[in-house]
Amino acid sequence: MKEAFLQAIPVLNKIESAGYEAYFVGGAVRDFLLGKEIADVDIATSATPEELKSIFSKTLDVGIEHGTVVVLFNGIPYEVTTFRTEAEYLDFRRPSEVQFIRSLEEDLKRRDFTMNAIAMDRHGKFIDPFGGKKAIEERVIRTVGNPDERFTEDALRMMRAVRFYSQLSFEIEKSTYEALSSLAHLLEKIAVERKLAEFEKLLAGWNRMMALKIIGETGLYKYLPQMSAFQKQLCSSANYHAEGLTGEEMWGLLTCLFDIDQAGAESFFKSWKLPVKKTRKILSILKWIRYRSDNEWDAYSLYQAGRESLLSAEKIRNVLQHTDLKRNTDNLMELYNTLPIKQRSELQLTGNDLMNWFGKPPGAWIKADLEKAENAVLKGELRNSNESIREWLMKCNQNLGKN
Ligand SMILES: Nc1ccn([C@@H]2O[C@H](COP(=O)(O)OP(=O)(O)OP(=O)(O)O)[C@@H](O)[C@H]2O)c(=O)n1
Repeated sequence: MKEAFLQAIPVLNKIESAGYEAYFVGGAVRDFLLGKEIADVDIATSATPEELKSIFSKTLDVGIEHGTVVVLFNGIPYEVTTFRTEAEYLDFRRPSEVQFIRSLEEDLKRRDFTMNAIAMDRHGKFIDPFGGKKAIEERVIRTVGNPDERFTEDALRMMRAVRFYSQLSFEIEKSTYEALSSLAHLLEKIAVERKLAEFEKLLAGWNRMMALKIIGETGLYKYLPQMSAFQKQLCSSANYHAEGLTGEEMWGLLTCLFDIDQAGAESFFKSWKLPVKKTRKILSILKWIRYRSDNEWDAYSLYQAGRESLLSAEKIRNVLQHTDLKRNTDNLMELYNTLPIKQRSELQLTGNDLMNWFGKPPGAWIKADLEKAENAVLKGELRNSNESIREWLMKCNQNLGKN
């Protein structure tokens, strides 16, 4: 058993000693069977939240109405959730009422996919009533029972299906896939924040370009922010190979594939509720992609873009043009590395220097002189030393006086 499980066994032992059942469940068990790294270990139990709180001295009520209590054990937080069935899903998002139950199998039955409906006890024995292990072996994403029911219970599960497809490169089983198409409209009711969380995981997956194609083919795209006009582009996204792109670069690539301008991209990211900082970063990358469609890089543009944005812009351009990333970026980095300065702070000149040298009050001239010197240094016309810059600026100003 993996370290993460071994560390948590005393938690199971404690619950069992108090007379209840407790198992590892969900993503950790799935990832363990897949031989992947395990992030968080989740526990399901027959004990109610109140019973859990009497067993453990340190607990936090994070989602007690859904039956989840965080147990702090040896400084590690564990989400422990009481076995439950959701009575009825009135709004396709949240159960109208959570019913705590004492049966593990009933709990597993209400989970989304068979690979996510496997429990493991403290001895490492699997409880797998819906063939989750087989699905993992066969590399199939299949809902537990009727897909219509599972997706109607929580429409976000449709996004989850495609994000697991992206992360795991499993097939989506036929009836599960068909339900994605027939029930896509239910996604409309889901909060953007929840869609975003799944979509970002999708964008980070190995099989992401194929996953985008599925988003297009199934009709899910119609219910994702500002995507309704881009079915064609989504369906042909599998023609592009986006290996090595970061999440931000993937968002940039998407807006390039959709051919939306800078203002359109800003509104697109806003509709997805992307954080402002991230949006700014992507917009900067897009700005340099646009620049590059009409210009070659020169010292000044390389400097202005900065290492990160210029590399990202080139990476995306390479994907769009199906060109060899390494050859292009190697040359570019060579050029970038020859820049005499990489940022303004490296320029051996400050606004205070300028005021001291020329005895003038602050004003727009300072910015102009700084830029003038910066440009000359970048072009290799001027050495980046405070003394050389002073002499050079004095001379420039004298010449200006003459004219
Ligand atoms: N809409 C959902 C969300 C979650 N689950 C169940 O709750 C478990 C935990 O969900 P979550 O932590 O959101 O996802 P993981 O499957 O753990 O995947 P990951 O850790 O990769 O996000 C899932 O495995 C699944 O059994 C579900 O049935 N329906």
